[in-house]
Amino acid sequence: MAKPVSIEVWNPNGKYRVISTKSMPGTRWINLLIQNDCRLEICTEKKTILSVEDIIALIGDKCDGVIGQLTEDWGEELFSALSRAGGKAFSNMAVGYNNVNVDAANKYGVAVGNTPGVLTETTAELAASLSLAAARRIVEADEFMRAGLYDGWLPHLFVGNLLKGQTVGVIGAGRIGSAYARMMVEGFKMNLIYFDLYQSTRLEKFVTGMFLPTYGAFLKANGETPVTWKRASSMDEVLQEADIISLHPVLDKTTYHLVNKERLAKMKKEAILINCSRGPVIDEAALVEHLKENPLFRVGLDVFEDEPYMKPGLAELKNAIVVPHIASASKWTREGMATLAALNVLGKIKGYPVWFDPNRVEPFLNENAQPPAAIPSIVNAKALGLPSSKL
Ligand SMILES: NC(=O)c1ccc[n+]([C@@H]2O[C@H](COP(=O)([O-])OP(=O)(O)OC[C@H]3O[C@@H](n4cnc5c(N)ncnc54)[C@H](O)[C@@H]3O)[C@@H](O)[C@H]2O)c1
Ligand SMILES: O=C(O)[C@H](O)CO
Repeated sequence: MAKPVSIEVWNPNGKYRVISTKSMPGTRWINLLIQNDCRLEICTEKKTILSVEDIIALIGDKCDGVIGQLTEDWGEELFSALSRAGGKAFSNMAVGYNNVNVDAANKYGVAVGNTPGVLTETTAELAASLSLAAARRIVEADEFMRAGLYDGWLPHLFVGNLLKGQTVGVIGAGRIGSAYARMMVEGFKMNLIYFDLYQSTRLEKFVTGMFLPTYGAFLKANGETPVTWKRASSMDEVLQEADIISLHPVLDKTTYHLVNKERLAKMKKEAILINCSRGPVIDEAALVEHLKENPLFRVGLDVFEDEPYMKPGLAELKNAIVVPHIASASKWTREGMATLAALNVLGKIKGYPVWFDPNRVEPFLNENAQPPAAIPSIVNAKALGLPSSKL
């Protein structure tokens, strides 16, 4: 018998029972659910990561939909429990869904939602922050100040890397990778090289059409060197040429340990590596060894291979900056993620069609208007044969 799990209940007489495994920022998501006849139960357990058993206890005998978190293991057991309870809707409060076994969801006919777009700029800004912090050794310098070690300006004190004129490499130039690339090119006049399995028209449109010709002319007129860009034909080309490399692919079989010992060895000795995607994209044990052997190589990590843990040795290294998976943590974004996750579940319960473009979810985020009668983003819509909304 599973232990009962503590909950907070909203709109107890609502027709549809919806569970949120965590409290989420903002109140719009709560209001949208209760205004649409949902009884909302929010798990208030103190522990951060719920087990499969905890979530089965939350689902109970009747449950129409669940909003879950990327820390949870959504596989066969949970989807069969949800299906037994009559539920056909699940949404991660995240764009990444590597914690979800989509085949198992398909088997039980459960729609799987995610939250694209609303976190693109916020996540790219954190990658840019880590890039600057690593290049200019901000965390080390902060620790030095607080330790009372500063006794006057010195020519060699915390000398780092200048970004202007260097090359930024982006691996995985989707929504977030492209936004980060734009920030680094536009903001710091860096040259760009990117690698993705597909041509990133989103990024190329920006650099070729809207930005670089006029910006290049402007720089030239001011006696500066115009920035350049290219799509690499292999990931190794990026590793060899770039001074800063930021990882933004999805985590799947093709990207597990994408950056390993051999690939680290291909990077410049003074390169900077940023990871705001998923921890297992880097072989973290190999990274620790590389950082030890190459003190001028620096990393900025938001995600870790065995979250919430770090591989032994990482925490002691001065050339590593580590933050606890906060890349999407701006108020606007987290409230928007909660809204999209709730609307994914609500829309499926209501039988709405799936929104025509998961890259354009703004209409769902307008607080002054009713959201469209559509489901913002369902990753297995095709497999389940769900109808799509037209504009
Ligand atoms: N740290 C955080 O808090 C945080 C926040 C948001 C997203 N993320 C992670 O970032 C990922 C990307 O999000 P997005 O919205 O930009 O997704 P996206 O789908 O727009 O972009 C992912 C890109 O990765 C590319 N890709 C896939 N396999 C590849 C490979 N083997 N080599 C090179 N490129 C490859 C895809 O073609 C795509 O362009 C998410 O899946 C999530 O895991 C993390
Ligand atoms: O995939 C995601 O959305 C993040 O990791 C959480 O913001």
